[in-house]
Amino acid sequence: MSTALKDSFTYRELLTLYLGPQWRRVCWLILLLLGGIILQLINPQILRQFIDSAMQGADITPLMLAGALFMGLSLLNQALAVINTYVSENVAWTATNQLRTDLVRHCLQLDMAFHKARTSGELIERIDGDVNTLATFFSQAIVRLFGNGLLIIGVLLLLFKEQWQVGIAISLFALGGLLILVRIRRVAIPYWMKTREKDAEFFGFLGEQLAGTEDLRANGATGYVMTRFYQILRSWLPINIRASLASYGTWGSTLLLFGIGNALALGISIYLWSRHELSPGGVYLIFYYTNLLSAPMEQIRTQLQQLQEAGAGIERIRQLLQAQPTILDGSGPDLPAGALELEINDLTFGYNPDEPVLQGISLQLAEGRVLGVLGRTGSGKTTLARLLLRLYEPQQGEILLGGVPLRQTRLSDLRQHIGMVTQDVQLFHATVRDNLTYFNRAIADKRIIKVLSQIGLVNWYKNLPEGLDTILGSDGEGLSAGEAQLLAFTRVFLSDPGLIIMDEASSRLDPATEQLIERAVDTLLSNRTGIIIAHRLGTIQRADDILIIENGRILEYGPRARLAADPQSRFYQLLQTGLEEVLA
Ligand SMILES: Nc1ncnc2c1ncn2[C@@H]1O[C@H](COP(=O)(O)OP(=O)(O)OP(=O)(O)O)[C@@H](O)[C@H]1O
Repeated sequence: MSTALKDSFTYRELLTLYLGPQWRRVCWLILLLLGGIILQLINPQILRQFIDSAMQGADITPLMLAGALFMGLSLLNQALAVINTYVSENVAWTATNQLRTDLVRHCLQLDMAFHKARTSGELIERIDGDVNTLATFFSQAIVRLFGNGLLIIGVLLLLFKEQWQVGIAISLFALGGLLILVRIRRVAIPYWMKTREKDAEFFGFLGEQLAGTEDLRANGATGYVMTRFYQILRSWLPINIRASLASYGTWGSTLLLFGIGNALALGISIYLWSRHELSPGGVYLIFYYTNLLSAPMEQIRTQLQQLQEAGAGIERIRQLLQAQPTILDGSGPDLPAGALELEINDLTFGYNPDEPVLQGISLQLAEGRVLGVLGRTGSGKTTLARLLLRLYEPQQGEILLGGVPLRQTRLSDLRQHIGMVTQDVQLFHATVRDNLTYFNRAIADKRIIKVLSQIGLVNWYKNLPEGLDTILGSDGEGLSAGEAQLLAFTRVFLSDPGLIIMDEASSRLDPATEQLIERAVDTLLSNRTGIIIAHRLGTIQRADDILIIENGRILEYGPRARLAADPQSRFYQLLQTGLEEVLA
């Protein structure tokens, strides 16, 4: 099910979508529940017979049999409860895992602007925390709410059958008790809502800090972060204490209520017994049934709470689904294979439309040519690369790749045809193979090893303790900056794109690694169109054309050889002064 949970789904649609495929298990769940209810109702009748027969001096054999039957049914009831738990957990996890998958897929399709506006912790809380509250909704709340209602009705009917006065009294108690329980519960809700908000804030903070541990430590900011951490913990504590106290209050008043119920049942039973209208077995039965009511009444209250929590979770999931990607698949033709021609016409873009970051950019890059992009930091070079990948949509102008306007491309097709190496290589805590293929199992090991040797990583590969199965540390731990760059090249090479964008790392590398990288870049660019956002002279030498951006506008654009030979050009001056010094 790749599924399409709409942004305005109803509870019923949610249940049909996620429980529908498991209808067999749900039927089992209902059967197990009904079985459990019947056993709970029958068992006290056996004990009542036992008590009354014993009081009347019955034979030992039928008494033994009744006792054995009672114990057998009790054990069966427990066994049913265990199976019930197994089935309901299965139903819940299957349903919620599917929902998690759908939400992750949805989030991955959303625009970069959406992700930039949220911390990863916040999204984790949405995708996992809220979905967890739905687990009980799927597995228990509805089925058990129904089951508990049925159990209460069954108990009351049997009490009526036993003694109608008792039936009326306990029915009134059950009704009043439920109303009181639901009211008491409402007191605790606002406190629990606050704790969940704080949870989200805390996890958002923690996720961000953990991701930035290296920078935080390097800059000696750990102390400040800890202060902020204490502040959050300090505000978390009283909210949690209040929520727990409110829950405790609810629990205490519930106990009191059931105490009153028991006293009522005992009082009536003793009165009827003293008038010889009830046998001792009958007294036991009434007492037992009244006691039996407390569990479903209490559970109904909890289940209503779970339903409400699920309601809040569903609402937040609905909000998440309402965020729709604005960058959508086009219906245009597939991009041609091989090196791609690039054309940009009068491009204007700003993250905030009122503040353009790029303005009036036009250029043409024939297939197989390499464009070197230069500009000071913040001039808009990376933004240009993001627009080529359609991570953002320009406000004005048009980009054509292989003759196809970007708006008409399918996103997956476009991103298969463009390879990007960023300054900051993202490596995962996974095997070397998965890191290089992005978990694509269709790529054969032989090919990976061949590309590694083409890129110049063959010695590095040979030293891996478990070859391609070696697990990399999170965030490329244990790798040098140069090795991480070369791994990123390998990734791009494996996907065999027609256009390569390289946002060159500005950090300096040792001469040996630099030489390796230079050679790898040559391999990567042969028979491909390339855009290199360059910070080093060595890299810029292989560009056919040069584009210099200043404050989002083209300052200079033309063939490298011509610009390098023109003393009036900015590129010429840059070469004289030294690229690194000017652009650093
Ligand atoms: N996600 C974003 N949201 C809002 N503004 C952004 C975003 N990313 C970049 N900017 C702004 O856009 C401008 C251009 O940034 P960009 O990253 O394209 O510059 P750059 O030339 O690539 O810089 P560098 O050489 O440092 O990578 C900068 O003023 C930057 O602050």
